[in-house]
Amino acid sequence: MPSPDAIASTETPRNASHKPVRVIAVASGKGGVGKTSVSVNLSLALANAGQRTLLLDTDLGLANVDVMLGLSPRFTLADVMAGRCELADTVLEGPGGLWVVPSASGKRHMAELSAREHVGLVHAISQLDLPIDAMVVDTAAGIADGVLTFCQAAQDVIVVVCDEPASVTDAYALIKVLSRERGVNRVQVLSNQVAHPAEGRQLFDKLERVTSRFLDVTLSYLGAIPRDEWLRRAVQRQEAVVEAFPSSPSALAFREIARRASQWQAPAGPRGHVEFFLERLVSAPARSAAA
Ligand SMILES: Nc1ncnc2c1ncn2[C@@H]1O[C@H](COP(=O)(O)OP(=O)(O)OP(=O)(O)O)[C@@H](O)[C@H]1O
Repeated sequence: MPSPDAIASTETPRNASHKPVRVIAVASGKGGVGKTSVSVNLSLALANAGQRTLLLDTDLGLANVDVMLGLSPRFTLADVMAGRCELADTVLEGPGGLWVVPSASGKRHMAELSAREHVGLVHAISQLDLPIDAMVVDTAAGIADGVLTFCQAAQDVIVVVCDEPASVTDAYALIKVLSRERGVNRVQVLSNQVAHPAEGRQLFDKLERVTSRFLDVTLSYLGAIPRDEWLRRAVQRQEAVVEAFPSSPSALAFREIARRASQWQAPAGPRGHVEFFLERLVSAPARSAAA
């Protein structure tokens, strides 16, 4: 089985000629809070706003981005790891021109990749020759090495919380490990399935109180997505709510979140650790200086 390191090293860095990519990881600690719903709808809202976007499913053992979007992948990341195809063969075109790299479901060995293989995957993805402006990374639940590496390699991390005690404690656990072990020092908090806007803010305040006492990390409140029956219906139809029901409350909220995310300050340069699309970041200043 070729390692992702090997895959990365055999591909030519053609993508160095593309511009830097805004990379946003979506994580939560606890499962079932709405991470994949957020990843799918945020990436589509970005695509609809004119940003060429790639949605990467890194829930390596229990992937469901393709299911949520009603896509039928011919190849997944499991096939890449098994040497059955190239990474580029997995790229699907979804609604709104969104590109999707699907992962595999029910393949236990995918959930048990080594730390080196996770880093290799980051490098391999970074070699993809796609003219993208943004990439949204859907991560697995929990705080396993893969989740931490994919969050660390992104420029921004959105932590999704909902109004359940375990969601808040697991979000804190995730932020703690990201901050202490991976040097992540800024996190965006998105409250999901809220009954009213104030609830979203209260969830953020709860999390902020503990993080500011114990951790060296800056939390920002990104906003809230309402609990929305239209979103549930869209999930049943295997469509994103921003496409299926664009004027529903959750679709409006996702568009606003995408608008805010587009305004985030990009890092000025490499941060000295594993990072998606590092080459494009490094080559950008030289190109603009030459222009
Ligand atoms: N804002 C919302 N309003 C109503 N229902 C929602 C909302 N967000 C998520 N859900 C429901 O919660 C279910 C779980 O969401 P989702 O699969 O996105 O969670 P997840 O965090 O990715 O789960 P896991 O990590 O366990 O795979 C969805 O099927 C959807 O029906």
